[in-house]
Amino acid sequence: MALAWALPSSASPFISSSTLQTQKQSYNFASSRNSFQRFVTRSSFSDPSAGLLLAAKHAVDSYVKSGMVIGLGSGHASALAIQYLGQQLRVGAIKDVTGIPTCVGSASEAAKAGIPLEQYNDGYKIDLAFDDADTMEEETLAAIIGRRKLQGDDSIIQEKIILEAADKLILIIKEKQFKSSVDGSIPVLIKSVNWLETAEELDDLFLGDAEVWRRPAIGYAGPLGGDFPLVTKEGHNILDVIFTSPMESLVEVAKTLDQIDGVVEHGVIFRNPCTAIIASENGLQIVDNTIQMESSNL
Ligand SMILES: O=C(CO)[C@H](O)[C@H](O)COP(=O)(O)O
Repeated sequence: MALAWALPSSASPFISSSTLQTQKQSYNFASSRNSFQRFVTRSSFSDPSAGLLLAAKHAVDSYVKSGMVIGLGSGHASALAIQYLGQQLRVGAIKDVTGIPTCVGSASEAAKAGIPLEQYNDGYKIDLAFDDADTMEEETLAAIIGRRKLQGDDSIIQEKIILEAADKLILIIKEKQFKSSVDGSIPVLIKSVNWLETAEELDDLFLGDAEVWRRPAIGYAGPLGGDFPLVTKEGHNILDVIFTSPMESLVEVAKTLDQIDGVVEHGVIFRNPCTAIIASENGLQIVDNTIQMESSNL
């Protein structure tokens, strides 16, 4: 891996930047060639959520332009970005934006912020989408979403469709969730018919690395999901595949999940182009990935 660091001449006293280029190659999930740019904004916050607010503002100020159609994600930072976007529309700094909410929470935040909304339809052009990520793999920017409790009509399927349809994806994340190897749970949507077979297959596949629990609608989770398993609006169950030790490659795990009969969707998102805005108490770090889809000459 080659690292090069450079300070931009236009940077504020609090901004430094670097360029990092990996030497991996070819478009497969395990060894995709990424190039990253990092910009670090430094300052210290006494309020821990100040970093997320700065990240939210950065997402809007740096990437949202007048006339854009924007996928509006969920989570604390996305809510702050939606509120700030509403403010920018009210003062006329940004005009003619249409929001496409990915879930009930972002729709309600956007309605309160006065952002004009539309429902996503197949083939709709989305210029940009932003969302919170639960955790993210440093090297690939592959992320996990959907660990939260679903509300109302929330759908991980719908959420991923919008995030994947966007020309550009911005994911906002806290520094402690940005990891060289990620662990914890991946929500996996499965067909409810024969769900136990799918759960057992997943259990066997990740034996020793992960526990497989069916998500309950109420009450406690457990391997068998209790008496009241959650049924999504599309009629699926959710398995939380909980990795008790760090995964070697989140992208490889996602690929494995994609191949399992009975798995409908999962909470791993891996997009190009994607920008991660990483918030810490010291400021922001911005990481862009650009994956060269064509094979090349390494
Ligand atoms: O699915 C998600 C985003 O689509 C995340 O799980 C969730 O919204 C994260 O929220 P927070 O950053 O507030 O913990």
